Order: sequence, then C-alpha cells, then structure tokens
Amino acid sequence: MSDALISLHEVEKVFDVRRRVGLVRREKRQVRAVDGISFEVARGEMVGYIGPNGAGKSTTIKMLTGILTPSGGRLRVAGIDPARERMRLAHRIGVVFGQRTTLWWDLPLKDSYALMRRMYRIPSARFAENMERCVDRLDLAELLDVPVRQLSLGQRMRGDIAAALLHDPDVLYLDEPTIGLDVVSKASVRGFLRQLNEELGTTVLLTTHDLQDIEQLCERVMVIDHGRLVYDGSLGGLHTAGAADGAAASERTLVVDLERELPPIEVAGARVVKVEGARQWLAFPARASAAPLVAAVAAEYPLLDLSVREPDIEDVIARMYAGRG
Ligand SMILES: Nc1ncnc2c1ncn2[C@@H]1O[C@H](COP(=O)(O)OP(=O)(O)OP(=O)(O)O)[C@@H](O)[C@H]1O
Repeated sequence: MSDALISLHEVEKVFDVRRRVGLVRREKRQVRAVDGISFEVARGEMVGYIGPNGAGKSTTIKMLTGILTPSGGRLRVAGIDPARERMRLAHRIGVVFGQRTTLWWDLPLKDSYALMRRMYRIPSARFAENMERCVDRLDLAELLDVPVRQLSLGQRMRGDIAAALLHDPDVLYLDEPTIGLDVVSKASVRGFLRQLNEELGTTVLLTTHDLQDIEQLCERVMVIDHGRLVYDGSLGGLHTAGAADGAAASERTLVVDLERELPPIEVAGARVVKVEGARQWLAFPARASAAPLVAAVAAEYPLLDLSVREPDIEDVIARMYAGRG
C-alpha cells in the first residue's frame, strides 16, 4: 500500500451549467473543471499547485476538503474519502483561504480560537501548546484582544494561519496565502510555513499566483491547465518541461558590459534583446552552454564585464501556458 497522505486517481469534476441563449432559450452545457487528475503527496511534502485562472485549482482543493464531491475517480486524504466523511476529515486538515477569513469578524482573535477549541474538541494541554507556538512564531501576542475586523490584511492572515493549525492537522491547504500582503508580511508568512513544515512535518499543498511563494517554499510543483495535470516535478525541471511541451524554448540571458556604446552585438547562437548605453542583453537557449558564446563575444568585442541570468520562473510558466494555447 502506498504511504501517500493525499492520493488522487483519475479524479474528475464536471459542472452542469445553464446558459441563456436568446430571450428564453437556455442551453445546458458541461464544464469539465477537473478532467482526470492523478497524483500523490507523501507525508511531510510541501507542494505548489499552480495554473492559470479557471484551470481547476480551487475545484481540486474543494474536493480534497470534502466541500465538493468528485464526478469520477478516487480520492483519499489521510485514508479518508473526503466527500463521505467530511467531519472526520476536518480533524485532520487545516484550510486557509487568502481571500476570506474563517475567523469571527466581530470577535477578538482569542475568542475565535476558543470557539475553535470547542468545535474541534482540542484537549487543553495541546491547545495551550499550539497557541503558544503560533502566538510566538506568528507574532500574535498584541493582537489577541483585537476584533478581527480591525486587523490589517497581513495580521488577519497570520491569525487565520494560526486558526488552521490549533487542532494539529496533518495536511494544510493554503489557497493564495500571500495575496495582497506587503513584502514584509509575505516574508513572515513564508518563514512561518517553512518552519512549520521542517519542525512538525506538516504536509502542505499551496495554491498561489505568486511564484515567489513556490520558489521559496516548494521543491515540487504541479501545474494544472484546463483541468489536467500538465507538469509534476521539481521547480528546476519546469524549464525543460516548458520547452519540451511545444512552448517556445526557455532562454537564458547573457548581460554584457562593453567599454563603450556599440551597435548590437552580432554573434552566432544568441540575439540582442535589449541595449542600454554600453550594456547589452543577449538571449540564448537555456539548455545551450554559455561558454562558447562568452568566448565568441570576448574575441570580437571590448568587454568590461559579463554575467549570465537564468530565466525567470514567471517567464517559463507563461511560456508553458501560452504553448498549450
Ligand atoms: N460551481 C461551479 N459551477 C459551474 N462551473 C464552475 C463552478 N466552479 C468552478 N467552475 C468552473 O470550473 C473551472 C475551474 O474553476 P476553478 O475555480 O477550479 O479554477 P481555478 O484554477 O481555481 O481558477 P482561479 O485561479 O481563477 O481561482 C472554471 O471554468 C470555472 O468557471
């Protein structure tokens, strides 16, 4: 038997939607939001789940929490079928939605936590221990008496993350946990999640449009598009996958500082994409070695300095989506 904490086999979700065509006529149409997805997540993994708008990410997360029932396939979280045993599953998972709060708007933060303690029947000692850790690591001490509606977005997010962890879930689903946060708050949320995963081994599935979340937190990333998994592997491997997938090959950039302003450099295997004074940017295929290119430029042009820039993960993913049409 596999020791996966989350497993999906050929999971589908089809929505029936009615659309008005003309004045009275309505047309029935089916939307395949998730179209046969299979993957496993082992205990302790921290995995990014990304894709363009409408790709099927939220639908997948909703099936994993039991909010939606799959139309087909098999899905298990901690050995539980979420749709059948949603309440039992609730004790094993924590969910954070960046766009809305699970806290009580008018209550001070600590009252929300007290309610959660009763809802989840968390034993006192465990509750006290978890509260202490969250308050300390998420810097909540000053906020406990403040009603949620008076918290800033970053403070509320920290409050929400704590709320999702008080019952010691095995799995934490995070849907856009850094959306709308400033740089400092983002860094603090990311730092906390990394620590949580390292120290407690909490399994994390992270959905985000901020690829820095993924770069800083996840070794593994899954890409979903049109309801299908189009990539599952390391972040680094995405570069090659983007190219192999029919998308334009991803490129690296050679940044060249010349002794003086010159016309665009002409060299085989690269093309100038930008010129600013004596600095020129040359794009070349990500998989090609930079050495012959550097040698060719150095032989022909008066060089002061040069450096190689790796492709941005944003670029790679944008190419991947574009290549799939
Ligand atoms: N309750 C629903 N009824 C009908 N169609 C739905 C429903 N929920 C989602 N869909 C459709 O299913 C598809 C996938 O939506 P989903 O919300 O899972 O995408 P997403 O990847 O989370 O997108 P986003 O990044 O915009 O949040 C979309 O075409 C969406 O319109």
